[in-house]
Amino acid sequence: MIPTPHINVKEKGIIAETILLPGDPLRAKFIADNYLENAVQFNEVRNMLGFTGIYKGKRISVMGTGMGMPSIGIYSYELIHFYGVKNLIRIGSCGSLQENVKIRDIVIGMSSSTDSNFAQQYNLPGTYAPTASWELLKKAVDVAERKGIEVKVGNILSSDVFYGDDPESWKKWAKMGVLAVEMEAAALYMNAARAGANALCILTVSDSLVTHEATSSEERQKSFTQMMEIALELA
Ligand SMILES: O=P(O)(O)O[C@H]1O[C@H](CO)[C@@H](O)[C@H]1O
Ligand SMILES: O=c1cc[nH]c(=O)[nH]1
Repeated sequence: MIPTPHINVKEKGIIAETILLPGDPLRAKFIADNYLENAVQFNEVRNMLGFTGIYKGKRISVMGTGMGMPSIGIYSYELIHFYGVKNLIRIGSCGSLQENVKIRDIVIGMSSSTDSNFAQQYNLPGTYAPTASWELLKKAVDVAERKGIEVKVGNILSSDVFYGDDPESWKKWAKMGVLAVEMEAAALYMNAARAGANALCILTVSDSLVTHEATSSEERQKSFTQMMEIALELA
């Protein structure tokens, strides 16, 4: 079924096998403008900008996903099932839940806890642990080490709410060692697992629920470059 309802690409192969997925489509454009050679835009439906280009001789795509699990659920499903994408690497911003996870630190989600009901569709006889691809995770950690970039790897929280009713609920996740909160990784990991594809989520800490420090929206769009540079090496 191509083009799909949300991606206006008529042929397989136009989208590369490896794709970077920021929530913000303008972050996708920033990556295409600043890192990719011969970048060609493949999607503009709903302004969810997507591009394919070359990075260090390898084809790679980058596309926004929007915010939240329903949104990344749609895009990742279409990319995997209709366009044959194999490696999906979310690059996003997150809120720190731990004192030692500082603003602008990089967090990699080895696994993602969630308050979402996304897993209900699979009718499992228990709870499911959304988990990153080991191959992508290992590669990302190796790249970070080579570049001298410190990363914190562990469990993250994918939440359905940015403005939750209980301002203290994050502390219950924090006491279980969860590093940071964002809103998409768990659905991405589940869609990838169900389809036999590979997924990873690399995050930059944009704000801290512990200290209340925060970065500007411009910084979030343009200057979280270390996570981009790690992700680009995974093609
Ligand atoms: O910066 P992105 O990738 O959008 O990620 C985070 O930022 C958004 C909330 O501001 C949510 O999508 C959350 O997951
Ligand atoms: O989902 C998010 C992203 C950044 N900061 C948060 O507190 N939550």
